[in-house]
Amino acid sequence: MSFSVELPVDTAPALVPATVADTLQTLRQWSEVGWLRRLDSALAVWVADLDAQAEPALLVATALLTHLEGRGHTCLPLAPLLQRPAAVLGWSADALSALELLWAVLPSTLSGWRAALLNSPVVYDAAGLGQDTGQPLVLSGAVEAPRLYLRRYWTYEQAVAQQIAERTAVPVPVEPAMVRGWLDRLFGATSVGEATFGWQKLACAMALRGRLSVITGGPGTGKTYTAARLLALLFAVDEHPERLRVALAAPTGKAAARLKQSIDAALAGLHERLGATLNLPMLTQRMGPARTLHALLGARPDTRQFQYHAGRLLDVDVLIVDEASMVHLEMMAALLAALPASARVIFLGDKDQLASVEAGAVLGDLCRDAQAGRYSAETADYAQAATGQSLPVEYLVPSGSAAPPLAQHTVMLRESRRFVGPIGQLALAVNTGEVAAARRLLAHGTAQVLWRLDASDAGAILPLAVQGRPGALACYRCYLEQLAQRPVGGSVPEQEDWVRRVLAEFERFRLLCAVREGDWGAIGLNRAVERALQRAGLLHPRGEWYLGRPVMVTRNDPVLGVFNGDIGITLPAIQETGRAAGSLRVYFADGPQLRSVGVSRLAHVETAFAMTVHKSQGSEFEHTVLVLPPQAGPVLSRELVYTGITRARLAFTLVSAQPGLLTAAMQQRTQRASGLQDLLQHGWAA
Ligand SMILES: Nc1ncnc2c1ncn2[C@@H]1O[C@H](COP(=O)(O)OP(=O)(O)OP(=O)(O)O)[C@@H](O)[C@H]1O
Repeated sequence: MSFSVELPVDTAPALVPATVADTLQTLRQWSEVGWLRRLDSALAVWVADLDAQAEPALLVATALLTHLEGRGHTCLPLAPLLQRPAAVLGWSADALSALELLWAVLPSTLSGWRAALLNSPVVYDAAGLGQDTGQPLVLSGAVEAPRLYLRRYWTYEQAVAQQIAERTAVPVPVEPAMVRGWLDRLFGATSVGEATFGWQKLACAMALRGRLSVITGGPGTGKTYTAARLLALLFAVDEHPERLRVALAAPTGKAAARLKQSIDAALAGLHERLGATLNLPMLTQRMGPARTLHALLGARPDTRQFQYHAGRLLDVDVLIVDEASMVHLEMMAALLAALPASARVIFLGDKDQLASVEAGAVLGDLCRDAQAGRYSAETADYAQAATGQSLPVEYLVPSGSAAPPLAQHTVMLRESRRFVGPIGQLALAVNTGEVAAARRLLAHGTAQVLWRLDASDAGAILPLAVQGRPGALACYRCYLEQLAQRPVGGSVPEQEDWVRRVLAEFERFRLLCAVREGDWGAIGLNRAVERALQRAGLLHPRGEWYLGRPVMVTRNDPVLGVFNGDIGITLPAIQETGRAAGSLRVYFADGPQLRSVGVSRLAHVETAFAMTVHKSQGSEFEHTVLVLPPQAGPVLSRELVYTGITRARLAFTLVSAQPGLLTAAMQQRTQRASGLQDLLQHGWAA
């Protein structure tokens, strides 16, 4: 263990614990100063209540475990914690100094920690000979790499790993020559000697012979384009296409609506090209609307249980899940459990984006080998026969090495069709950690597409929100000017068109924050933008609900039909011509469809001028502003900046509160502790 920081005596709680009571007292103090959450120290107290003999190491491990779980990790990896506590915990120097004091009276070796944990009846030894009596904590993993879990997350990880192993163990038999014929029709024939390898064709060919597959790639690499062709292929080769049950889903309503629009448009284009060769209109009809994963599984109010589960399976043969990077571990476990063994699931997503808000980094874990490929000779033979091209040798496992089963069902698309200009170059530079290139692109403000604003005061951001900037005029003025053109007394269709226009204008611009709290966070900026728009005479806030208030739903409510992440605008209820103006309702768009809910029924919403980068996943805006706050804490990561940049369609502005923040963020990679990769590699029953 290496602690290089000096102990600041005046700030760190100085108590050195030797007993259970002292340890609990120290953990409580850490909660009071904000190093831990109250919940974290309370859970240590709970463990001490369950086990009167609990060793201090167990109590500390429990508090750190739940602390990490609250930050998206699924487990506490003990070896890295002992070797590099700063990297694992991401704590301040003060907190690390206090931890160092505590460490001095805890076991100094990994085996000492294992023994301290396994001595307790509250810990189940999953890797050893322990008896499973439903203990609340689980110690899993190899002796040299033990991981401590809350049982819930251990169970989810086991279930996900088992499902993936079962679904990828044996390829579904297919006739490669027939696949090739269809791929040539759907994508165009591969010409002899074609230089670039057709990853999109390969993705379709791979998904056809798997019950679970992953298509990953950056923005605009053609994930949805490929998924539409995969659906057409599945439809073409199915014995009873008229019975094929196809479902589309995504973690948020917006992402689901976008998926449906893109797939419909791609299938319509294909239909024009292929004519009556395939009955694609029937396929489009069979798909129905895209749904959120919560809606697909049948979320029920006030419970984590879904209507569909292992005992009542989803009625589906093919399921496409978009924006899979946002799917958290618990949702993934629920989804795979509810999927019939014979069904195919295809995950689409960008592995380099931020992981889900909730615990787990499932897509990242699944895509461990995506960049390298790691295809077997058998996969290479199939790829050659099904696509007419040879897989480049650098993507094959060296002969004699084992090829991971999941890798044989994973394809990374590598060429972006949409993200080719300065925004794409910046995204690539950030994603590959090329700090100098990223700074150069931003400094030159390439054709005003990219823009950098160094601001010591958050107030400097407001003009961007009110009037945009040179080269990027999309801002909140646009939707408010549209709002002012309300067709009072217009017909219902006219009013609906106006609502759609207001919603579309609002979607042109967004402020994205790294954090929620503070002047530079979403909460502070929401208030500041509201006031700035009021000062500009564009908005007239009165009370909590006012005309034009944009809101984001923060909790799923299946009864109301609103889901976490949905964004709507407060507008007068649409009325038949001649009737008095209605009460305020929040309008949401699902593609061309409108939904609305009375404001008094929406309890879990927040204003949405500014939102966190996390919440923006699955959305794109014409002009996106990313705000980097003054303190480069652990949230400021390469993934966060990459995700923010890739939300921008035509223009991107980076606001940095201090010099060096972009560099610091790009140098910080998010590493979520999880056992999923280990389980997939070494067997799920570990
Ligand atoms: N092989 C191709 N030939 C021609 N056009 C393509 C091809 N692949 C993708 N495109 C086009 O490139 C654009 C981006 O494709 P698509 O939307 O499928 O990418 P994506 O990876 O799903 O993007 P996002 O991550 O933003 O969802 C679309 O206009 C699509 O029609």
